Amino acid sequence: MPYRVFEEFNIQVTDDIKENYKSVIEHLGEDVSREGLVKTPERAAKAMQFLTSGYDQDPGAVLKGAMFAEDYQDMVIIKDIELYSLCEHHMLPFFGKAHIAYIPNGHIVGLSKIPRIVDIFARRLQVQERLTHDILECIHSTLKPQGVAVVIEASHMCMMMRGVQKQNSVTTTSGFRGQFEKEGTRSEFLNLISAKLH
Ligand SMILES: Nc1nc2c(ncn2[C@@H]2O[C@H](COP(=O)(O)OP(=O)(O)OP(=O)(O)O)[C@@H](O)[C@H]2O)c(=O)[nH]1
Ligand SMILES: [Zn+2]
Repeated sequence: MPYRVFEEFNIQVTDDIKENYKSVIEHLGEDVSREGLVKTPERAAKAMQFLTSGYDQDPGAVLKGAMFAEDYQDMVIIKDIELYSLCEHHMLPFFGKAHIAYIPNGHIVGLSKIPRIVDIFARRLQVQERLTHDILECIHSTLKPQGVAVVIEASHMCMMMRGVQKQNSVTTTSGFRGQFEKEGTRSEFLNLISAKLH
């Protein structure tokens, strides 16, 4: 199945994760049987399964499911796609925006499929660099466009709430293939994602 609405949880997996969360909460010095916490291990188990639900979804199939033959040879940009992921080092959220462009090569793709694949790759344990490349390579290999560009700007909770505790730093990662490796095309894309047109 290329993607799904996350409604059904595997009972055995949920139960196993729940038992582990009970132990984590107890180790943190809390009483897992008090009213506010009694359902927390199960809620947390379900939340984590949702936040990592990208593993069993096929991003290539999502794109392939909505490719349409079209003779449009110019840049298509979808910018300000919000994303939420989990850093694989601390399992804390990082979040921000993705800006994605491609230049079609005989086929366009259904617009919603681009944010869908962002979510599929983001809902895994990630680093921002790999997330950027996963999206780039998926579009490059599936749609085979004349070029593809991905920019991600994100804030990492592991650098904000703990550790170095920097509240305002933003990490930018980018990847370019095909036509976007040329200075002119890349500049046009970067100018358009920086512009305030609305
Ligand atoms: N490159 C990269 N690093 C990340 C990302 N998310 C978290 N990190 C970093 O992963 C690193 C893990 O470093 P460690 O020294 O093993 O972990 P730590 O002792 O918790 O490090 P501090 O966060 O500096 O306290 C940290 O520097 C994090 O900032 C990411 O998406 N990309
Ligand atoms: Zn981290």
